[in-house]
Amino acid sequence: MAAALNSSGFLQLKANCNLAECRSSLRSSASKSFNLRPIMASLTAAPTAGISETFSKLKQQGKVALIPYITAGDPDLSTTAEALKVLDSCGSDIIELGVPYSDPLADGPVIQAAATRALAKGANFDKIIAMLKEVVPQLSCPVALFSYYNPILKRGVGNFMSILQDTGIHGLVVPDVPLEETEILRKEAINKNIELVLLTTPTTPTVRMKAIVDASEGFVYLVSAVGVTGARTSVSGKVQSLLQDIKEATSKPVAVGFGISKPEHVKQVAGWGADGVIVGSAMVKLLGDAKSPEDGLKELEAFTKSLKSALI
Ligand SMILES: O=P(O)(O)OC[C@@H](O)[C@@H](O)c1c[nH]c2ccccc12
Repeated sequence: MAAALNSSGFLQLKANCNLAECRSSLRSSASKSFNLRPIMASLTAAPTAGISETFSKLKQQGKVALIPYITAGDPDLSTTAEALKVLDSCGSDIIELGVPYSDPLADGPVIQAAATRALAKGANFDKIIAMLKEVVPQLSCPVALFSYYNPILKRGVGNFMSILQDTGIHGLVVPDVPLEETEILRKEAINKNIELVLLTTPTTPTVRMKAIVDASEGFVYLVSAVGVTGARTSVSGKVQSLLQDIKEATSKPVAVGFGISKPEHVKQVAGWGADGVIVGSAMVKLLGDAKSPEDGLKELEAFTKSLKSALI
């Protein structure tokens, strides 16, 4: 399908030609003074690989996934849009983006404060989706949305999943959905090609852990420590045996989160056999504590590069 600007400046798509022609006709049109970059990005960017596919590629390369988490809307949505691009360009393999929620039970003080700030600034699901519709086509890595269960139920599970699919979101993590209720989420997620990631913890009984890893899509999220999210001074050595137990139960990739906040933590967890390492609070703190959004983005870039280099 060839695309070109007609005399009135509208993008005209002609039928039956391939994407290469479309790209070249867009490029020739882009020479005119129209800002086609967002359109170019969405048409010329290859569709981003999903979460499972990303892990498969990394496994073939013998690499471990770097998975940052940030809270959408903190300090504001335009900074979140830039932060996603910074994280992507610094080598993040998957990005977890949290939808701020008024009752984030599983979150520690850093992410709770970020959610409070974001909500106070007016961030909500619809505005986050609008921002993502602009930004996702510009990213090379997949995004997994992080949402508590109640907002999903309120919007309707099927409707929620359709919105994610339309936005190009690949994954979903719902930290507080009881395993017994994941079937509803899972069915709709599979229908809309969304990978529903489930979490297992150090205190999850083996039988239940096996049910969780069987039902989890994309990867299994191994919570490294009991309690809430938040940077720790060290990562529990128990993670090594927990990883072994899970890897005996499944061949699915396992990513470890909670407390990981330094390059040495990242290196240690990767050395224990994790397929991915998740870093949240340390990232969120940089953005939230910075003197300005620009400073926060600069610190985020430097920090992400330091973590990435620990994985190479
Ligand atoms: O913040 P930490 O300790 O680096 O942990 C990752 C965590 O932030 C992210 O994966 C996450 C954010 N909110 C959550 C709620 C439950 C489980 C996990 C999360």
